[in-house]
Amino acid sequence: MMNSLYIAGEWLAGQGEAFQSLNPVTQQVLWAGEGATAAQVESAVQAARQAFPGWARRTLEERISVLEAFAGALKNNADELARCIGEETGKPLWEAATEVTSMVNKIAISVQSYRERTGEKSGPLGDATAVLRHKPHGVVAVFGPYNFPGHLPNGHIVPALLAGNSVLFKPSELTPKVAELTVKCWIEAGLPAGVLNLLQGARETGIALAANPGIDGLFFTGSSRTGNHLHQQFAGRPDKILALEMGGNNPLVVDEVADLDAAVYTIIQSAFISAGQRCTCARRLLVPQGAWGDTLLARLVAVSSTIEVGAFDQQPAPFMGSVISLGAAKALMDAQEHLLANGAVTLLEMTQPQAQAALLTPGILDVTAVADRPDEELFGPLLQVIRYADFEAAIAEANDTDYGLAAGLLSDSEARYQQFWLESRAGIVNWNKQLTGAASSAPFGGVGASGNHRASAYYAADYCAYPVASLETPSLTLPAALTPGVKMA
Ligand SMILES: NC(=O)c1ccc[n+]([C@@H]2O[C@H](COP(=O)([O-])OP(=O)(O)OC[C@H]3O[C@@H](n4cnc5c(N)ncnc54)[C@H](O)[C@@H]3O)[C@@H](O)[C@H]2O)c1
Ligand SMILES: O=CCC[C@H](NC(=O)CCC(=O)O)C(=O)O
Repeated sequence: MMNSLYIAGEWLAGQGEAFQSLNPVTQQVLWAGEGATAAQVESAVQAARQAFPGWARRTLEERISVLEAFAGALKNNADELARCIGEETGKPLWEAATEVTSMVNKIAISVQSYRERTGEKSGPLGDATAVLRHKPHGVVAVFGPYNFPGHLPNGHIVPALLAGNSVLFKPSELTPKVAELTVKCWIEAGLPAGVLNLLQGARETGIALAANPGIDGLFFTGSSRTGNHLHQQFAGRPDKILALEMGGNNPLVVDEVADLDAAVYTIIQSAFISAGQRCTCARRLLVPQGAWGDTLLARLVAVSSTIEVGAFDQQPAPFMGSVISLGAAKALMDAQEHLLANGAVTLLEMTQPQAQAALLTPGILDVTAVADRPDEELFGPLLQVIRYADFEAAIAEANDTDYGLAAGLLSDSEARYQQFWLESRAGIVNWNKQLTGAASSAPFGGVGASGNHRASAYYAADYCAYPVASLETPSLTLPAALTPGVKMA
């Protein structure tokens, strides 16, 4: 039995369901262990609760120095961590290395954001001083997705610890090894016992953690389906803070731009990076009807068909790795078939060259003729093209989704961008830039089915602490003028 959980500063074996993670291309077992039971979740909550006051009472500078030591540990282990991310998710090594860099950069950005958004302010107010300070919520749970198993949980854990919370980390069951290595970096950094606890496990562990009455908040990155479920579970609990970062059905509108190749390159970076497994990936490409649109699509198909797809460590490096699992590959192939059966036209067929490897080649379907197009996030390298008659129709089509994470416009017209910015509904609205690759130095979150108005990245500080406004004066004195109707004599 493997010691898969980290509770109160000790590694111990899970007593729940056994599970393993696999290399999605070779199917080699990378990690095997048991998940946490509800009783083990409870003991981790107790450990976090015990550790909380000591951690919260450390000075900000003391907490920052532990975070900086964590950045140092990430750098010391950068190669091993990048390899582990590549192996477990299937993303190419060059891309896994950028994920580790994002994890390191998160420390300085979170410190800057904490000081700017949740720091301390004071000024005179009448005969007192008005002071604004922030306090941590207490014990918070962090749920991570598989597509950025290091960077995205890190985007909750770092600001949560910085604010003085203690944390229960429940990673995706598809990427336990990356989570374990990350926690080892925190141990190397000297984080006190109980301040960060690792609860490996699948859905059952997640359900037990979300339902545990001892948590003060839950920070979630994952699918809209799970996020919605958590939102319902937290209904009627205004005392608990819930931050939801969820998926999108993101539109990218293309206007008749002068530089066709720049448009094609930007579309590819938007739709196919990470094998289409980024929440910000373009899912719907809106292309003008007519000859210019036909030429753009022909070029897009030609270039996309040359994209290198391969194992994470293949040399020369591929642009796209695999999707996360054979199950995910099958679901995407089925979704393509379903769209084709409902009137979609293949421009470039998404294929799975080897049945036992989760490698998919990029796919592009024209779905203009599909009636009642499903408003679903297809989390993989399958781009849906919709042809539009005029710009108003393109904007209407872009907004025809319950989601609202990212939307983009490729256009040489500033006036059109202004109209697009005003009329589109999303948390990220880009002009002539790829939809993916959002900056950690900006807020990151969506509206509609993509989030619950608690943006992450630069604004994560906001949900990691609550403001306390104080009116303060060192001595208690009677005011010069008393309110009418009160006699002190
Ligand atoms: N907006 C963002 O910042 C962002 C970033 C990355 C990924 N995503 C989204 O994440 C999704 C891919 O990630 P995923 O498939 O790992 O998401 P998921 O929803 O399947 O899982 C996320 C986490 O929730 C847990 N979980 C699942 N069901 C649960 C339940 N009923 N109760 C409690 N916990 C439960 C999982 O074990 C995992 O830890 C995509 O939809 C993608 O768009 C969003
Ligand atoms: O898959 C979803 C995240 C995609 C990624 N976004 C970020 O990294 C946001 C910045 C942060 O959280 O620090 C992207 O846009 O590529």
